[in-house]
Amino acid sequence: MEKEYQLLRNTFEDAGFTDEQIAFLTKQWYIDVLARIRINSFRIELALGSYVDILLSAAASVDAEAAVGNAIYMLPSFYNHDCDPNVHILWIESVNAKLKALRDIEAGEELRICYIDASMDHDARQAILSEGFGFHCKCARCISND
Ligand SMILES: C[S@@+](CC[C@H](N)C(=O)[O-])C[C@H]1O[C@@H](n2cnc3c(N)ncnc32)[C@H](O)[C@@H]1O
Repeated sequence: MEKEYQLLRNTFEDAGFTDEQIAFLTKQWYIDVLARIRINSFRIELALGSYVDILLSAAASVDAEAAVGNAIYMLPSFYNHDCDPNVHILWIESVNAKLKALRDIEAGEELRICYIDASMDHDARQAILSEGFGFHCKCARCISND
């Protein structure tokens, strides 16, 4: 982290920015940006199978080796988490994020995705969401202690 921060700072300095112009570029600012990227980014894993197969199945099967990178998407990065989500984000053949409904969704119902492996028990899910994402999950499934 130290090395990358210094590299970024040097790049600004080499480009002729003054100390005053890069006063915002503190180590704390850099750590905050990295944390925001980490919490809001998606690991892109290309789904296997034909487009039709994937749309028909409840969730796409994903090839762990097919991870092609991480990205932040303007809209999906705003989706809240649910341990019993009504939509699932998947990638078919490209890095364009697609949203798949996992059940019928009422007009006006909030779309919620699952940030973690939902098959874990209540305490394990809460621990991961708290340590990895910094919040206590208040979804209906957690409230019912499932
Ligand atoms: C990627 S943001 C989602 C959008 C966010 N709600 C907003 O208004 O910008 C993730 C944050 O939303 C909140 N959040 C998402 N799902 C939640 C849940 N199931 N229970 C409690 N807080 C949740 C947490 O504060 C979490 O850090």
